[in-house]
Amino acid sequence: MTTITQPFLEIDHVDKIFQTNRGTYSALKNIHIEINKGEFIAVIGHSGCGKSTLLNIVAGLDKASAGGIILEGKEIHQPGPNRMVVFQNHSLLPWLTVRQNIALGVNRIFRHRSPQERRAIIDEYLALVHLTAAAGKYPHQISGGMRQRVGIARALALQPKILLLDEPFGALDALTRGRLQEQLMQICNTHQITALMITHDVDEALLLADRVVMLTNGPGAHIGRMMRVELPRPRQRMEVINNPNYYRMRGEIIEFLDQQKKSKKQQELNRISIAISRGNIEKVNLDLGFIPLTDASPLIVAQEQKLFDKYGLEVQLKRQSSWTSLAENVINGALDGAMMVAGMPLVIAAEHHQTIVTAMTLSRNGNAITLSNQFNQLHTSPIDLLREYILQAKEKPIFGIVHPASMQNFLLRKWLIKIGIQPDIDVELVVIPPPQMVANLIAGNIIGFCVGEPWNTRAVLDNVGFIIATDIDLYDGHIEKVLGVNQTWAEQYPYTHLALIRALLEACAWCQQSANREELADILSQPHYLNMNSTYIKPSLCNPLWVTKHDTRYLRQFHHFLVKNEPCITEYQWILEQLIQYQIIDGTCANSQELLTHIIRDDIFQEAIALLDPNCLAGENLSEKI
Ligand SMILES: Nc1ncnc2c1ncn2[C@@H]1O[C@H](COP(=O)(O)OP(=O)(O)OP(=O)(O)O)[C@@H](O)[C@H]1O
Repeated sequence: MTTITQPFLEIDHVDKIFQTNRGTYSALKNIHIEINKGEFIAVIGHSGCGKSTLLNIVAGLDKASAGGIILEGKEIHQPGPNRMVVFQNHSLLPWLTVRQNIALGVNRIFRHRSPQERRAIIDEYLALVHLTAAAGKYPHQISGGMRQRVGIARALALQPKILLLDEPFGALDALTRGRLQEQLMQICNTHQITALMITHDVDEALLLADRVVMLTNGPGAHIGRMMRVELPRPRQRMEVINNPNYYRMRGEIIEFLDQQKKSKKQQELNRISIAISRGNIEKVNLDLGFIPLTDASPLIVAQEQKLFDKYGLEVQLKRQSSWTSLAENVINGALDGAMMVAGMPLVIAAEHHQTIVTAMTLSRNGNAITLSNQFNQLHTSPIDLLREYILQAKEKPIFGIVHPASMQNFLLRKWLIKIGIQPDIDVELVVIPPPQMVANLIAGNIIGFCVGEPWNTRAVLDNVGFIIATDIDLYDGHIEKVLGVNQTWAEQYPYTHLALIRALLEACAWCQQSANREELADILSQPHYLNMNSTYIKPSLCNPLWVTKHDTRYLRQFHHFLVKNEPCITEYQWILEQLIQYQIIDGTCANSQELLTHIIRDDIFQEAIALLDPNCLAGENLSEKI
């Protein structure tokens, strides 16, 4: 006679398909695991692969779309005390003590037993998890680790056939987690408990499990590998770590997870290219604003190198006459987005109560302070001449800045203070659009300015001004231009936004390479962009050589395009401080910190980067540069 041995618990070719707003989503495909009595199974896989879905189906909290769960030969369809779940968030009832929380299930399941017997069960499991002394306390009076132990005791007290653990220690600190893992291992060994545990933690899986089930990423997650943990029991953490098999097994699991990560990234790439090819980009035709400046390069290069096209966008670049009109056009929706001085979104929020989102930095540095040639005399310090002029002037002399929220405003103020001149008291700072700076210097309306390139070089080569300081001297690496779009636009067109960022990042990579700089200057010089001879544009892009009567300096990398493009909250905090300090925005009324979290969307940048093929940033080290 042959005896048919059947597994204690069988997860029998389970499929799970969810109905979603967009149709159906296949979460699990053909999951088949046979579990023996007393066996401990760990399920590991990346976030969202379907681990909790599987556990819920075994618990009877959810139904399989195909296949089923068979416990001791009987198919199960609903939750029951023979399968208890311990969740990551213990889910204790806050108004009950530790004892009462455990008693709740015990009194219900063992209602046929006497109160003394039920009390004995509760005492036994309280002791098992070392919580006898805390029995009278409420959940808020005990630590996270203790609460998790109550959760385990509450589940075990019902003497289930299977213990289901959904990342039970995920929320705990490493020390507590380690202690609880050991306690759980001891309890399971002593009481021969059959357990199915979900975890993200490779070491936890190897310490506790007899077998590790590795799930592939969804959709249609299936068992990618199943590994028997060849480590003797009872296990001690140190012995486990020192076992020669340990690192081999650990390496295998990590390799599997890495492979899954790579294929997930590839899936994402495929998803976006499918979205593009299907025309799923919500808005294809975009009008983007720029100011004729060298740091408009990423926008102009994305256009000229057909990078917008590559990401499914049809862009028209719209030259703007001033920063003010550019801001107005983004606010009123005439532009889909624009390059902006970094502080502009903060000022727009304060003045117009509109949220402009920035998910990407376009450039760093690229500014200089230029003085009128009247201060460029041999044998006399230009700063002494400037000071003397300002002291003797009947009317306050004027310096040009491009926007109150611009870095040029902050840098000029700091430089003036450093040389003993009080902005607003000794000199006036007036907003002038960048292309009009040199004309105003020639006309004598201003004695100097702080502006982006090529307008400083233009003043030098036209022999009307000289550069007294660059922002490499004043604040090397500062944030300069950012991509700004309306918040409602970003919410309405998320794929378009991601495509735009990716195209611009590729353009930044192109602009960053020194080999492309001469060509870049030629591109920028065209009539519909900067409309000037490239001799004015080249010096600051290609090893600029600044010559004044006083010194000759050789500067490299005056413009940065592919460096830290991810927006960073601390940089904006600094800008915010400047805006408040110079009373450009009212620091008392604006809920400024909260504002920052709405404006700075590094999460969107991360999403764009996650989908970006690193090869697109040819010749640049992505992780170092960004
Ligand atoms: N009720 C539902 N309706 C539609 N889709 C769902 C539903 N529940 C889960 N999903 C999807 O099924 C997939 C698996 O989800 P599940 O929560 O099981 O993953 P997980 O591996 O446990 O993730 P994590 O480790 O982050 O907890 C996910 O893509 C999820 O979005």
